[in-house]
Amino acid sequence: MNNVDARSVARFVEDAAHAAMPHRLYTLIFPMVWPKGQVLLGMKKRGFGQGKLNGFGGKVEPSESIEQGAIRELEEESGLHATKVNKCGLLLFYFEDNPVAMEVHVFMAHEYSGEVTETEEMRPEWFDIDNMPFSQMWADDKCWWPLARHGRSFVGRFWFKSDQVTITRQTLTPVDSLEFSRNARNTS
Ligand SMILES: COc1nc(N)nc2c1ncn2[C@H]1C[C@H](O)[C@@H](COP(=O)(O)OP(=O)(O)OP(=O)(O)O)O1
Repeated sequence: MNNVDARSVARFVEDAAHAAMPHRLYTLIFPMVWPKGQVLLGMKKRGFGQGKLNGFGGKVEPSESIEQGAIRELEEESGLHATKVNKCGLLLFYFEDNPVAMEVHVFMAHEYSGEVTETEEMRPEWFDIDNMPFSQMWADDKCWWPLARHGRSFVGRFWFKSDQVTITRQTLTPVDSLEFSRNARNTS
């Protein structure tokens, strides 16, 4: 699947949802500074992914769109209010000991207001987009970040062992567009 259209991306999600297991919706958003080439990551201080550097994000609430969820999570976790975001990725994560897959919608925030602030959940820090701290990030990040960094859109699936480190299988595909309609809701 290369340079696939929006309908193929929708099918990618629906196939996975039907064939595999229930999905829960999440967001993941990365504030960027151009032309300086920096990205804001946060050290997760508690909960899922504790001790890892990541973008900002979390579960999408039933009352909000995925984009609204991304903007809300960014503000809650970093103090920044995004005024312009672009969706760049759709990632499905499967963990061998979890019957519910994670469907993670990835965004870049190019314009925002507010002050970067440490919160109860995240300790934010700016990094060079070409010198990412992959050893402190989720193992999938080094696979798709080069696409995101160059402004490419992508869809991918990663199967993790229960150690949350070892990837046993993966797919990753650059796509032309991620604009597609979606009716799915969180399963819990
Ligand atoms: C498995 O690989 C992952 N890689 C990356 N880069 N990010 C991931 C991976 N798995 C999950 N994530 C992201 C998706 C979300 O942004 C967070 C997890 O959200 P969280 O559990 O923190 O959701 P909240 O709603 O904030 O949780 P609370 O119940 O603690 O409020 O990690």
